[in-house]
Amino acid sequence: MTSQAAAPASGGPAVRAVRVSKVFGTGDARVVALRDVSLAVETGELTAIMGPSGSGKSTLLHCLAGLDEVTSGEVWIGGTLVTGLSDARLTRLRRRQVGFVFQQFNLLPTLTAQENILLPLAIAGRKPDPGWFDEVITTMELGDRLRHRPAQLSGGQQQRVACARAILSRPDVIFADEPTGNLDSRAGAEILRLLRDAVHRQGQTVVLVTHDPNAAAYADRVEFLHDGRIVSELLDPTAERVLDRLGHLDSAAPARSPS
Ligand SMILES: Nc1ncnc2c1ncn2[C@@H]1O[C@H](COP(=O)(O)OP(=O)(O)OP(=O)(O)O)[C@@H](O)[C@H]1O
Repeated sequence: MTSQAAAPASGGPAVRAVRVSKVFGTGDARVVALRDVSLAVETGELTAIMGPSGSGKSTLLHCLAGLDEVTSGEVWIGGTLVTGLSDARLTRLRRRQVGFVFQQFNLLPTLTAQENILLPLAIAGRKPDPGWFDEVITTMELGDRLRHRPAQLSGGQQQRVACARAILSRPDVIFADEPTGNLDSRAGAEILRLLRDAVHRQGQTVVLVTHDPNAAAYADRVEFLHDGRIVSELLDPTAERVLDRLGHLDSAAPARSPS
């Protein structure tokens, strides 16, 4: 495998996993978290990853985002083969091409909302395009909160700051790991609506890990994991269809091969 391997044509998927496996530990502690997973995350779509607890959702997200090394297989972000990149190139890739939204918001408490939003660009030595900054702030409905520190903001507002921070650099893809996990249902729905707007109005690509069928219903497509494999896909989901599909995952899963 070399970094000269054929890159996907432009306009192709924003992220690809090609036969990705991930094994943690050895001997008695060996856990196969991902088994031969192939997946294309379409550009300009909101893709949700669902599955039972322990099915490999967070591991897949971490591998796709270059936060965790795969044991075998390849991960591509845009035209870049992530697998095998040096730490320095991985850091650069994460800064330039990837945005993150986590359950725990991950804002710096001593910085204002605006400073938090601008921090990744500042670290990368880049200045925001003022028009785009205004558009992101308007989309995330943060115009009157920019001078507040995280402790002065509600959970939903803090997560909107985290979303604005992720969107501002126009990354190839935003990875959101249970972004509504710490929010009440109204604030959670607001975040999902805003993320979906960023996808459909601004062409942002988002990968969302969730265990909530109501959250997955905001997606354009849902990929279902079971025991480390992608076993099913649903387009234009509704919460009812997601719930129904989750209930049938056991029967959809292929027979487990020895690990
Ligand atoms: N760092 C690690 N070391 C060892 N095993 C791990 C590690 N991370 C995850 N695993 C194991 O890999 C499997 C998949 O875990 P993962 O966290 O990806 O599942 P998940 O679907 O995100 O679960 P949940 O919905 O409960 O968060 C599990 O069996 C888990 O115990």
